[in-house]
Amino acid sequence: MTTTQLIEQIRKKQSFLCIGLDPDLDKIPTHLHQYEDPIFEFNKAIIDATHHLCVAYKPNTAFYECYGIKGWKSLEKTIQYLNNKYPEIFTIADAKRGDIGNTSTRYAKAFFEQLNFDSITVAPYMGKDSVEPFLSFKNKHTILLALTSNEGALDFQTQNTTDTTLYKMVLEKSKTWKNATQLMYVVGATKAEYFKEIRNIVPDNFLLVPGVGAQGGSVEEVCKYGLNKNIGLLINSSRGIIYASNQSNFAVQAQIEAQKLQQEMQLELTKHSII
Ligand SMILES: O=c1ccn([C@@H]2O[C@H](COP(=O)(O)O)[C@@H](O)[C@H]2O)c(=O)[nH]1
Repeated sequence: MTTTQLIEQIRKKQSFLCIGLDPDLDKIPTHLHQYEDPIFEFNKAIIDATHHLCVAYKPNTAFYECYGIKGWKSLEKTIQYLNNKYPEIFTIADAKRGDIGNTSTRYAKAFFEQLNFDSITVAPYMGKDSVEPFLSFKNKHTILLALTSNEGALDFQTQNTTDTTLYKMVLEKSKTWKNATQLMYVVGATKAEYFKEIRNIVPDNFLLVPGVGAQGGSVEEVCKYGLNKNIGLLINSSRGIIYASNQSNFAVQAQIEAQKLQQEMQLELTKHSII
């Protein structure tokens, strides 16, 4: 999917919501365990109930890999379902990959060609030659970890190097890489006070913002400096939506939570005169 198509979807749905598909067999409603693939049934019900309220889904691969081959199969079925039934949806493999060049190319092939995701999260730590292989795939997007939402982000990412901080160095440097327009960045909603500085460095790139809902981040705070003329934000919530209920009405409850976030986003777009 191109960035222009993503922006069109955001404008049409008045939503820049990304829903995290992080299924946990211990948390999904018990009645789903009667199915051969409970994780896929869970995801399918959540997707069918929420697709009109969001523009992206983000399965975190850890929640599939932990179940071995069965889990990988559930991931494969989920992405196929999204691509076939809702091709207008932007898909994000939250896999946090990145390795020496030839290995990164294999990761990129796995997620962009084999599974046909639109984007993947990548750790910047190994530098330019570990990221550029992902950027060479047409109409695919690389979402670089910049300033993550967890407490440990303060261990390295906000530490001063000689005259800057590590996360700013990631932003500045990656801007110079080949096909950098295909870069997006992860910035945690729990780090709202950093968005002004971040937008000064990367005014145009999309930011994937996890951390609202279960981690306590605020849509309003993120939007204050995070929104740009092309919206430029995908705000993610996983547990806050998919585990709104563990009863048979879980999909309806998920829809209600997704709708609350969509309405907040619509309000922000109006407030910032973007739509
Ligand atoms: O900085 C980051 C990067 C990734 N994540 C991932 O996003 C979701 C958040 O889930 P919630 O349930 O909404 O807290 C999850 O997959 C994380 O691994 C992040 O939270 N922060």
